[in-house]
Amino acid sequence: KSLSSVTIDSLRASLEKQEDFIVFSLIERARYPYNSFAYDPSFLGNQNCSFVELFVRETEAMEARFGRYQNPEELPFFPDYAQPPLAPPHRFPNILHPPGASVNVSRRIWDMYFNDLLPLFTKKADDRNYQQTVASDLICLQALSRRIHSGRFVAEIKFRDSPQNYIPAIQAKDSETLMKLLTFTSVEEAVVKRVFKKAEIFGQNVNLGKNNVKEAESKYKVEPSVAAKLYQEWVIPFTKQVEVGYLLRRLI
Ligand SMILES: O=C(O)C(=O)C[C@]1(C(=O)O)C=C[C@@H](O)C=C1
Repeated sequence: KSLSSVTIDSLRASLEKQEDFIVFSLIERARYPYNSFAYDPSFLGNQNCSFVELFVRETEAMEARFGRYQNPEELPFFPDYAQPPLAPPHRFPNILHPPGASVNVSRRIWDMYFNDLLPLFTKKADDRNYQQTVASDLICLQALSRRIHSGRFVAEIKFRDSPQNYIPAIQAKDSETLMKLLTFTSVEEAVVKRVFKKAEIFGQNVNLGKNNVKEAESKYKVEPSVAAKLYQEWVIPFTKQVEVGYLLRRLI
């Protein structure tokens, strides 16, 4: 990928593809109940760290050794535990302005996912299947983080397409004006509608004839309204926050 091949349209196409993966990741996580012990910091005894946190920390440390975070699209949730890579990095295109590349809302994504989102689409129960539970949590978290931090690339391209529009607000550190400049309401509405439809289509329970119908089963594996709410209330607003944060660092 050369620099000039990245456009606002190619970035929007990439965000659209990521929706599929995010919806499928939620569907996968919804196979397990909430499983609250996986999130209880006292569950592992004196580790003072939840099962999920330890799993994410150790998985990230291992993946860091294999170069996952050499890719500017990937950010770890626990950078302090990252290990130096074993092999020289693949040459990823240098698109981001370095001070902006460090904009990071991982902590907010983590809190939103566990406190707000997970209770909306999992059954309040416990099946003790904690490994598969936290492994599918990590897939959701990584997919959300990649999507939301894509805001850095979107902001860079918006800036390059019309620096004259952004420079005065950046110099004035005027986040509100930056937020207005980078907002496209009709695009956001289309994203939310599309995600709702994807959850409807990808997550529909399929029944073959009368004998197969389970009365108690809902129609969808993840309620389409939950997928839409995820985007409307968190994914898009966090992406925009990343865009503003990036732009504020664009002239450093
Ligand atoms: O497509 C863009 O222009 C983006 O910045 C991405 C995005 C989104 O998160 O989907 C965010 C802000 C815009 O208002 C529209 C959509």
